[in-house]
Amino acid sequence: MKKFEDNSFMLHTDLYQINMIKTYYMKNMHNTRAVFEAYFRNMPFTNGYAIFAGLERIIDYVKDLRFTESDLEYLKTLGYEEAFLSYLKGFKFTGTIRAMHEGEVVFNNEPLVQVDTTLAEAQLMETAILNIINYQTLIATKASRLRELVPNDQLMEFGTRRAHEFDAAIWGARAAIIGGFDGTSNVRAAKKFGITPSGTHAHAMVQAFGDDYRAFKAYAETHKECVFLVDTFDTIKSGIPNAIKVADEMGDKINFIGIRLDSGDIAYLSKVARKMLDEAGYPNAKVIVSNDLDEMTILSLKSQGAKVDGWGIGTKLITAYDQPALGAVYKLSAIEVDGELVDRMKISGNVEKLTTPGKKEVYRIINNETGKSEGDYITRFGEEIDTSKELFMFDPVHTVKRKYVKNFTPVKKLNDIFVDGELVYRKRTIAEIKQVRIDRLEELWEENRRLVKPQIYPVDLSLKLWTDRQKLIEDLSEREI
Ligand SMILES: Nc1ncnc2c1ncn2[C@@H]1O[C@H](COP(=O)(O)OP(=O)(O)OP(=O)(O)O)[C@@H](O)[C@H]1O
Ligand SMILES: O=P(O)(O)OC[C@H]1O[C@H](OP(=O)(O)OP(=O)(O)O)[C@H](O)[C@@H]1O
Ligand SMILES: O=C(O)c1cccnc1
Repeated sequence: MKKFEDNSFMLHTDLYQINMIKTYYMKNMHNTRAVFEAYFRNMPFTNGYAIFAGLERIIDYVKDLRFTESDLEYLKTLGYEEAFLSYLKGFKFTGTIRAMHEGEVVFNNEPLVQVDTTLAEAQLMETAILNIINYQTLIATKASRLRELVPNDQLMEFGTRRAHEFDAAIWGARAAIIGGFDGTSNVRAAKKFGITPSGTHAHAMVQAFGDDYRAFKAYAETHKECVFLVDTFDTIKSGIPNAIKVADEMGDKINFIGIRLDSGDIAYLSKVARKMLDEAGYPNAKVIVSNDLDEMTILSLKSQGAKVDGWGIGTKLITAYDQPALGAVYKLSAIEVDGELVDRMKISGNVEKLTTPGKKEVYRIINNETGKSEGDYITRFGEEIDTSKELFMFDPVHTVKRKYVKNFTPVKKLNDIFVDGELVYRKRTIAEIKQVRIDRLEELWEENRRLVKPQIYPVDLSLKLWTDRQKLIEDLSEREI
């Protein structure tokens, strides 16, 4: 079999997308305008909010949306015809993409990314867009849950060795930082994204030297910043005393940042370590812990009064262990028919899977008095919100749950990323993205942010959108009978 150069992401899509594009092309529908929206249906980890991540990679993907010679050559071997291949040769992104900022606080059933372009272009991109946001948003959300638990402690991402291969490690590290982590152990991710690399040392080094003292001393003689891993042999009898001994001997020659515990009863050992470090005159030395940590373990350790200053978290974060998929979908919401954009909706037996038709706008309704959000409010694209009147907000499923909001500011959440094929968005720095998360979370009530059984945040439809949706459901149901 011929080997092809892997030099683009164009074929990072499902075969059925290319097959549909071929049908659109051959039936002359490929240039029909279509609107697709990506959203997820259920809150990950039953959290009260999610943190959007993935836009940076979507931008890079869309900028390079061109089939290479090797892509086309390969497609030819699959049997695609010359005419179709020559159409693909000129393929590029020509439309509009609107999306949330990375770091934005987002909710289920609202568009996170909206693609308004030709049917063929929008169809091809589905797989890659979902591949990107499903993972990155999940990890950023998990990281944010961990950050909320320990607002003032050091949080380090240690997951690379357990991640689902290279890409997951790299983009997962970035998503963890977006979600509020301070650093990553992955040096390539740090280099690539300008984030802080951080780390200690492993048991292997202590084993290599044969005892704690010799290992710590050697490390201290070769590094300024020192965290000693104290649990290789006996944490209390050897690890901590030898860390202190080396710190005493080295004095100002090193910066004794602290110790790391990676096994045993973390609550107990951290308290003992704290006491020993304090008594030895190192009240600022930090106790860093790791070992299969997740939200529940940290919550438990906190409730046991564990004396921990820093947390290294790997497996459970980078693999989103307790919920490995966000389940975001990308659905056609409108298509051009006879020159007009017409609503499209997917009806299925499962009420949960009903889509909301039409090209939409997402607003966050900020109460001017409290500065807090009253909920998200999804309208039809171009629908005006009259701020001089009270806004009627109601739950689209349990419609009796309703309220009137006055003195509010509607804040648009979808930003222009590409317009008419051109990138118009300034990519944000990691620092800016981290700040987006902090600022947007401030607008939520504590009740929406708590880790366990948070209050459900309202994501409502405007009366117009809700009514149009009901009407379309009725029309489609009648048609099916
Ligand atoms: N006081 C504690 N309360 C709740 N969970 C704890 C406490 N101390 C440790 N843990 C957690 O319990 C688990 C212990 O796992 P495990 O038994 O595999 O570790 P270990 O035997 O201490 O060390 P190793 O990883 O070397 O086998 C880890 O997930 C750790 O985070
Ligand atoms: O536990 P995680 O959250 O995934 O954090 C990363 C783990 O990786 C390292 O251990 P290593 O891979 O050497 O194996 P170990 O857990 O058996 O010590 C480190 O000591 C942590 O325990
Ligand atoms: O720096 C560390 O301590 C580290 C890095 C990766 C995995 N476990 C620990």
